[in-house]
Amino acid sequence: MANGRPITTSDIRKKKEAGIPITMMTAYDFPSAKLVEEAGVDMILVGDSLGMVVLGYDSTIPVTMEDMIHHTKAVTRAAKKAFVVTDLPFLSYHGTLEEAIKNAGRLMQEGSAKAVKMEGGKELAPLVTRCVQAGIPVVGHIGLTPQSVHQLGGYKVQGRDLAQAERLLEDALALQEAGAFAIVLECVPQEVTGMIAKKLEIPVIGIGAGVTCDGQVLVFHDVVGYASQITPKFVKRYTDIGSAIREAVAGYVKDVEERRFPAPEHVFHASEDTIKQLYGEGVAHS
Ligand SMILES: Nc1nc(=O)c2c([nH]1)NC[C@@H]1CN(c3ccc(C(=O)N[C@@H](CCC(=O)O)C(=O)O)cc3)CN21
Ligand SMILES: CC(C)C(=O)C(=O)O
Ligand SMILES: [Mg+2]
Repeated sequence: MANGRPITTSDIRKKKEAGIPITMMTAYDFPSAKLVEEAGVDMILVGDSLGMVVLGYDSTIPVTMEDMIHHTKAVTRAAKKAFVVTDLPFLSYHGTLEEAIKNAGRLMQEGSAKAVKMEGGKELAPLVTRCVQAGIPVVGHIGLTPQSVHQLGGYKVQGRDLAQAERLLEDALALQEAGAFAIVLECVPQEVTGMIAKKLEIPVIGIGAGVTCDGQVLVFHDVVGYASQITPKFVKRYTDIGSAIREAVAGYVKDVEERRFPAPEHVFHASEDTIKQLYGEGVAHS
């Protein structure tokens, strides 16, 4: 990995060539982006999963461009080295090409993202090409595409049969041909992932797609156990920060109720003179 300097698309491509796994994780705010970067991830994804994870919606469909820009700004203020990718939200890239390019550009100009991610296959090829022509690096996203949850009938594994697997490969190749520099492959059988990653020159970053790809991405809140509403089967939780937070806050509540907080070291004092004037000579104060 690049030491000190910011990670670039060519660093990411080189990792695939060298057979070194690419690490990606979501972050949606300043402190988590700082921690995720300090932990050494190559890429931070400001995912539209933020709608479910930090805004409490039950899908990613309500997420707006304004939401994505707001959170991307917070993340890019913290991330000095990790390569920040932001999701284009639902319907922000399905009108005219001009409208889609404008939205992708806003994530970069206003949010300072270094690339955009979009859900879909070969039908996006013209848009990917236009973005790349305009200097906007693009990450594709195929397999389980959560913005289509109501069309897919739930958050289900994709590409189980041969026809579906071949369709995924066609989509991946079309995105690569159009100029995408990487692809996220979500919730796909590992054997299908391996076939696609082998046929593509660009990195394939998997989530619920097994080990046979060039990198992995997970949702930060799932990894640290921070009150995530849903925990897909493919998640590995490394700590239970939710319990640590609940215990800490319960300790505060108890301390306040039992008058143990604030303690003397948390208290400011007025000067003796001011105290005399406030309370009068000889009047006890506390
Ligand atoms: N917290 C969180 N983590 C995520 O990874 C995530 C989100 N939210 N929100 C947006 C999408 C939705 N995702 C999901 C959600 C659920 C499953 C899930 O439960 N899948 C079933 C598989 C069902 C089948 O066999 O087809 C599972 O058991 O894992 C998968 C991906 C991934 N994304
Ligand atoms: C789960 C990843 C790939 C994503 O798209 C998101 O976090 O929105
Ligand atoms: Mg997303």
